[in-house]
Amino acid sequence: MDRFGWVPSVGGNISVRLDAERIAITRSGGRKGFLTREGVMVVDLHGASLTEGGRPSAETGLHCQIYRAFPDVGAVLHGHSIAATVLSRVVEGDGIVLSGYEMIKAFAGQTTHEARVVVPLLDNDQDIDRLSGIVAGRLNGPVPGYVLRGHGVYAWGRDADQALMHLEALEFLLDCEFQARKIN
Ligand SMILES: CSCCC(=O)C(=O)COP(=O)(O)O
Ligand SMILES: [Zn+2]
Repeated sequence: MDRFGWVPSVGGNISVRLDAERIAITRSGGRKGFLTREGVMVVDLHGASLTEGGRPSAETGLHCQIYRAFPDVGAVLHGHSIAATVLSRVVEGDGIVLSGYEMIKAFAGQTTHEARVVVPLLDNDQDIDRLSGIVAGRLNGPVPGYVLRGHGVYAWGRDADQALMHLEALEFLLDCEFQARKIN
């Protein structure tokens, strides 16, 4: 994620499921491109810390919500790419429509570039409990991720490899839309 420029400064957060009740998640405020073991702590599926000292990601609630909603999800990634940040501020409404891109097939169930998939787009909110309540109603689509307006992308998968593969596909598609709008 750092190599692609998706976790600038202290932006972004990363988690993996350890077992049915615990996740490992990055601490709040760390530079995720320079992550060490000390930069990670353990919380339960409701975000309560199981590690002494320090504070888990300020967005832990959004990670926990995805793990609670999808028992087969093993990793959640969140980044702050320029494409997602800028595009989400110019797209109106509650979704970013993607169609005609071969890369759509990176998402399970998509067999043709002619498909029309909508990436959920939600207004950013500093109240993570309130935001996760709103996100909850938008998790049933074909895209394993969503975009927070002016903020960044969340993506997930059965393990860290698949979550990164999904994030790469999503970021690629958002960047295509971003570049296309620049040309237009
Ligand atoms: C300048 S980044 C602001 C917070 C944020 O959006 C983020 O992704 C990082 O927050 P964390 O608490 O996980 O470090
Ligand atoms: Zn963020």
